[in-house]
Amino acid sequence: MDASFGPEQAARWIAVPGPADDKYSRGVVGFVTGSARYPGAAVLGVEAALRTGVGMARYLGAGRPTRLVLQRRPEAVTAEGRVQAWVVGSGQDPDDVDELTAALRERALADPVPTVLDAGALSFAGRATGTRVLTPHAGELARLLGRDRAEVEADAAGAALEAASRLSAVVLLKGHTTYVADADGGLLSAASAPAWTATAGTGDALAGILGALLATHALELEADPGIAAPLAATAAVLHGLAAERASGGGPFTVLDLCAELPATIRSLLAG
Ligand SMILES: NC(=O)C1=CN([C@@H]2O[C@H](COP(=O)(O)OP(=O)(O)OC[C@H]3O[C@@H](n4cnc5c(N)ncnc54)[C@H](O)[C@@H]3O)[C@@H](O)[C@H]2O)[C@@H](O)CC1
Ligand SMILES: Nc1ncnc2c1ncn2[C@@H]1O[C@H](COP(=O)(O)OP(=O)(O)O)[C@@H](O)[C@H]1O
Repeated sequence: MDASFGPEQAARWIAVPGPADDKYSRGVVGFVTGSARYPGAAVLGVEAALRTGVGMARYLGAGRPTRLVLQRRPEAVTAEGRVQAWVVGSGQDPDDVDELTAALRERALADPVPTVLDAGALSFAGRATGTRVLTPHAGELARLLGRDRAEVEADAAGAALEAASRLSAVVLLKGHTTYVADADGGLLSAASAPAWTATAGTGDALAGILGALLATHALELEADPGIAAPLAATAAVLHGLAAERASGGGPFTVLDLCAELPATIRSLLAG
């Protein structure tokens, strides 16, 4: 039986900065995302994280995605340094990244902080040393489990739970209803997104939102890694509500969704 997770629950998981905060105490999210083949995914993740609210977004990658990230978001920091959470794999094929990106990916996986494993990093989940949150769609989860996509779609919640238990991870399975399963058999579900959300790049934005939420809850996650599951469900709710605002009943682009994140969060905080 899953617990449906909505705006009321999500509002509890937004870190509001206080007068004593600075950019580092708010949290730094690091990205090793994008590639020569998919540079745009790097831009979308960073954009989404900054719009969700974070002390700093640090982007590490090859020249082209780095230039594109900076062009869109000059506030992104492209120098190495400490982070409180990583987002790895969006816009990457597991065996088709340049040497620099592969080395950065290894360093991120070896860093024992919470890590979002998306797209091309899903198959490296076993190597991640921090709390892992996987963000597959049904096709990716089917590959991870060695099943058919149709089988996963027929029992999405069951497949997410199986993967979470097998990989000792939180698994956020994307779809019209998004399921968040944890390794202890906990299951949350969020269904706030319109079907217009099924457009290329929305998953890259979701990974960025989640990275920002993990980074801004670093201390709480250290004390209780179990909160990664409600934080993942919060990311799905924010993403879905921002998509709904961007859509208004029609099509929208991923940057439109990102642009709606601040107003979505304001409205959740206002209750
Ligand atoms: N703007 C960007 O840079 C974007 C990058 N993306 C990245 O693209 C990579 C692949 O993600 P996917 O979600 O496409 O991976 P999938 O596992 O869904 O698909 C893998 C490949 O199978 C093929 N394929 C599968 N179903 C197909 C269909 N019905 N029609 C045509 N071709 C089909 C495509 O060639 C695709 O590249 C990931 O690294 C992802 O992060 C996507 O997020 C889209 C946007
Ligand atoms: N029919 C649908 N209704 C609502 N949301 C959807 C639907 N299909 C996909 N989504 C959402 O769109 C996003 C797609 O992510 P993903 O498949 O990773 O795309 P991409 O890799 O192109 O970024 C996910 O957040 C998913 O939950």
